[in-house]
Amino acid sequence: MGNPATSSAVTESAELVLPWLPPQDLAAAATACRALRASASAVTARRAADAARGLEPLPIPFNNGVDSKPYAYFLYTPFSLTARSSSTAQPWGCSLDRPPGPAWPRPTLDGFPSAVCGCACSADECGGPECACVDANADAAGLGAEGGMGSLMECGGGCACGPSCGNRRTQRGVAVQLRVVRHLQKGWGLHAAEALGRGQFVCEYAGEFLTTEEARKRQRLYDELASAGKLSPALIVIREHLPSGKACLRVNIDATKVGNVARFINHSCDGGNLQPVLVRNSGSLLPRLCFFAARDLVEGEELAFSYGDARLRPKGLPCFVEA
Ligand SMILES: C[S@@+](CC[C@H](N)C(=O)[O-])C[C@H]1O[C@@H](n2cnc3c(N)ncnc32)[C@H](O)[C@@H]1O
Repeated sequence: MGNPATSSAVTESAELVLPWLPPQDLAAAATACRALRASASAVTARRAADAARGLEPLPIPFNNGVDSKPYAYFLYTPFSLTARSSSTAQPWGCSLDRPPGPAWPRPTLDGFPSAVCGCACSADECGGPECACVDANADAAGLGAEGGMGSLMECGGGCACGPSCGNRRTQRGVAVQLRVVRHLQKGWGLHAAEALGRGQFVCEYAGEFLTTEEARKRQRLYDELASAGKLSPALIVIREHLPSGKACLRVNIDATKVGNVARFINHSCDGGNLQPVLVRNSGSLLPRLCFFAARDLVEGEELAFSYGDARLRPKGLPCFVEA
C-alpha cells in the first residue's frame, strides 16, 4: 500500500476495529498489509501493558521471559456480574487514554434494592462503635481466623457514606502494584510488583456468578479442555459453612472467560501467602471472595493461596511449586 492517505485511513479504521478482535483474528488481520501489521502490533503491545485494560486504578502488565505469548485473552470485569449481564465482547488495546478506575456505585446483584439496609454514618465515622456495618468477629487485622477463610463486613449500597469510606477497603479496585508473570509449568501467575504489608488488600476474585447447575455444566467442559491442555479454568466454588459444619451457601464464580486479575492466582500446596476472606456488604446476600496479604510480601513474590477443595485445578494434573 504505497499511498500515504490510504495508509492513514487504514490505520484510523484499524484503531477502531482491531481492539475488538481476539488474538487469532488480530494475527490474521496483521497479515493483510503493512499498515495493519503496525496497528496490530501496537494493539498487542498495549494489551501486554495492562491486563486490566484501564479498568483498575493501576495498570497490571504481563511479563513473559519464558515463551512468545504476549498476554492472556479474556474479558475484564473489576467486580462480579451475573452470567446474563456479562458482555461477549470488549475492546482491549485502544490508543485512547485510560478511562478512570471502576465505576461507582457498584452494581447490586441480589435483585433487591438495598437502600433500606445500611448505616447512616458519614464517611469519616464509619467503622466506629455506632456503625452498624462493623464486623465484631473480625480479628485485629480484620482478616478472621488464621489458616481458614476469614470473614469481613463492609458498608454497602444502602449506606449513607460514599466511596471514600474507610469501611470499604475492598471496593475501590486493585490499588497495589501487581504484574502477571509467565511460568514454564504453571502458565501465568500473579506477582506483587511492590512490597506489601500483612493485611493489605490485594484483589477480589471477580467473574461471573453462576447457578450451581450452570457451574457443574461448565466444570465438566473445562475439565475436558484442561486435561487436553487447551484451557486454564478459573471456576471457583466457595462454600460458606454453618458453625455445625454443614454447608449452607454455595457461591460459584467463573473467571475463565470474564474475570479480573485474580484469575491468574496459582495454587500453593503449603497454604500460600494470600488470606482468602469472604466479604459481605451491608444489605447484600452474596458474599465476595477477597484476598489480603497473609504476611509481609517482598516485591516480585508470586501470590498464591491453597485452592483446597475449590475445583480450580482439574484432578490428575501435577502441582508445581517453582518460584
Ligand atoms: C485460576 S488458573 C491460574 C492461572 C493459570 N496459571 C493461567 O495460566 O491462566 C488455575 C489453573 O492454573 C494452573 N495451576 C494453578 N496452580 C498450579 C500449580 N501449583 N501447579 C500447576 N498448575 C497450576 C492449572 O492449570 C489450573 O487449572
